[in-house]
Amino acid sequence: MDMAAKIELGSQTVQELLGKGKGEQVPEKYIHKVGAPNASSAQLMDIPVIDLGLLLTTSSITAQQLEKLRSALTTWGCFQVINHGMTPEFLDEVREMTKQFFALPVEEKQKYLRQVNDIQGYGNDMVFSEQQTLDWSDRLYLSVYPEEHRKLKFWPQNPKSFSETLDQYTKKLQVVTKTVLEAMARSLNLDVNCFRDLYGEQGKMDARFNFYPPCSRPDVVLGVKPHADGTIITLLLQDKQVEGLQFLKDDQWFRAPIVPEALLINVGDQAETLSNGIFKSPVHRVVTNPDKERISLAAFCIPESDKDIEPFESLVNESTPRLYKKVKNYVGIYFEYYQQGRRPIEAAKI
Ligand SMILES: O=C(O)CCC(=O)C(=O)O
Ligand SMILES: [Fe+2]
Repeated sequence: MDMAAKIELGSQTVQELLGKGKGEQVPEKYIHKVGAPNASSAQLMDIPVIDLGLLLTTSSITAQQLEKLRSALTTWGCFQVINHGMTPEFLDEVREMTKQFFALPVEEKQKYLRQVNDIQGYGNDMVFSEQQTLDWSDRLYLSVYPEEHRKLKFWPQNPKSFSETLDQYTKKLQVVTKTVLEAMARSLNLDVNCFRDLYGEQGKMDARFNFYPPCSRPDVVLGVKPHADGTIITLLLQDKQVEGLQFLKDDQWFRAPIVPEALLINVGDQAETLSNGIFKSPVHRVVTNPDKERISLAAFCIPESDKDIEPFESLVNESTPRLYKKVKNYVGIYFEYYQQGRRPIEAAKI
């Protein structure tokens, strides 16, 4: 890859921009000239809420739940999960600390500022080209697993309980991830460990805290532009009050419903590849809101970069030919394509 293309251009956070009183006149670089959001017409999507406890046993109820899961992942590429081992109060605590962090004064947050060309830390969208339309969101990106990837200098000291709560939350998510990956395998009648073995015992998990300030031009500005995740799966904690996330299906945008006690889980490109296209890695985006701020916390589960990602043998036969090549270090490929405005999964398609 051309090294020059990798050099990132600096830019300020959306909160800084608003702090300077420039919020009313949204700068050009945030404005989508093609594919304007047109958010108001989106309908609510109809995705199931699945009880995680029921995915684990071998009863007929479980068979029903696995079918619900398979059907959701082949159509929408996502579902919501309850009974995940965390109380609604604990999820509120995670949401609250996210809000508290972004509410800190700019100088305080800047202690955690990410460096140019590093993903970890506090800041804005990574900016790679003058042409890039910027997302109306600020972020804090932290690698959590494996533990040796943690760069603790970016973990906020304020609010005080931040690190401990994040640690507890992601420990629970590792258990949820394992169960979901097993259920995905079972729903396709595959060996129960096949997705899990690729993710590994101590698979990589990155946390991205997203903050979306109100925006005076929701008609032309997006919180996150359309993309699919480069993960195996992503576990998302949504804002409890404010909607914003939308999924693309049959060329139409649909609103993700808020279920306060649930996590929203979506398939990423690596699970689409492994399942030979049976599971869909959905294209999604976040729209902006004129009055209200919104937060979310995405946990990205990513197989180790040395793992070969290719369709499982047993899903390839004469009637269902192989649709994807073998790829390694998909996340590396991901950014290269993303910068060019292309869907990274095209790199894996035969
Ligand atoms: O904020 C959201 O609801 C989703 C964010 C998202 O898609 C991401 O961080 O990849
Ligand atoms: Fe995403």
